[in-house]
Amino acid sequence: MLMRNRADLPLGDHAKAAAKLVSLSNAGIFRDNRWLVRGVDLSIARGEVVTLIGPNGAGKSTTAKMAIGVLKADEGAVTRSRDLRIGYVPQKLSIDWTMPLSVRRLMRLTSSISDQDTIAALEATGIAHLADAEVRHLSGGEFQRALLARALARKPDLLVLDEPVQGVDFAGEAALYDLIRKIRTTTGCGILMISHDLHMVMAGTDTVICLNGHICCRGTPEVVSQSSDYAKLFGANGRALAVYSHNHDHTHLPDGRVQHRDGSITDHCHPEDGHHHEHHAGHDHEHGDHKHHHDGAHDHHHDGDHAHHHHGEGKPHA
Ligand SMILES: Nc1ncnc2c1ncn2[C@@H]1O[C@H](COP(=O)(O)OP(=O)(O)OP(=O)(O)O)[C@@H](O)[C@H]1O
Repeated sequence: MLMRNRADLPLGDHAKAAAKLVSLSNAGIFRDNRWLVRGVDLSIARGEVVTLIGPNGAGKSTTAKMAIGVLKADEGAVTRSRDLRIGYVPQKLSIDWTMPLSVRRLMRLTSSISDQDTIAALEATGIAHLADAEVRHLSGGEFQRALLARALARKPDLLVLDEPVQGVDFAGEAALYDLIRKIRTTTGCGILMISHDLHMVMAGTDTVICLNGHICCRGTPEVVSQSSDYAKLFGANGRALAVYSHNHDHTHLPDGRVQHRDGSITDHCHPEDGHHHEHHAGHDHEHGDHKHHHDGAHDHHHDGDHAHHHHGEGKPHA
């Protein structure tokens, strides 16, 4: 269990790490006798949008938490640029819904933000008129905008958005992704985003990383969208087929060994498994030959009726 810090990095890596807001190199989190995620190599530069996609339990939130330092990597290295300001929209928020809470107060729950910055952030996300509204009365889209405003008010260098469109309908989703793109352009911040919906994140993402306990494949949206697997799913029908599933050719067993499709078990993955364990931060490989299957058979719907995706009756998960 080795956690390197900046000072331990080999000389060449210093320059690379410095150009990046955050870099993860072969990073992993070990809990309850298993690796939740392992061998993660990724980095985000200013103005860059990196999107993590993958099935439930793939380790997307865990990876995001590692990137921002909420979780400390048990293996590998995580480096963040000096004085990095992070704005975080978590997947879940602990709020006592029995207490009245205005949007204005939500903005300041965890950090002291001036009234001016509060209003500016609410204006940027289009909900300044809701500053004194009750959070529990907000629509799904308004609530996500309030969370985004809360993150923006910190004037972040890096914005980490864990499923920023949860509980939002289709039109609202498109508008939110537009807003996120606009934020990237106007502020120049880097964005690490988690999404279930490959189709919706396409246009605004520089790199898509598919995670399932490890990095399965990655590439530009162009590379991914031109793949035959992507065409099969999204093809002519676009959003109607925005269902994501991923056929993995191997499974990571709780003890760290790998079970392959033919049933064989090995200590490590095969080179052709689509792994990137051998790569290190700063390598922005684009893989056009990824094994990425969308067949709708194991549907991973993005329709908002997932219990934990649901804003529900004004009560995002407490
Ligand atoms: N603190 C923890 N201790 C033990 N296991 C954990 C912990 N946090 C998360 N897990 C487990 O790690 C795995 C990855 O969780 P994570 O929340 O990162 O997945 P995810 O890809 O974000 O999933 P989802 O799409 O469902 O939000 C899950 O199996 C989860 O149950």
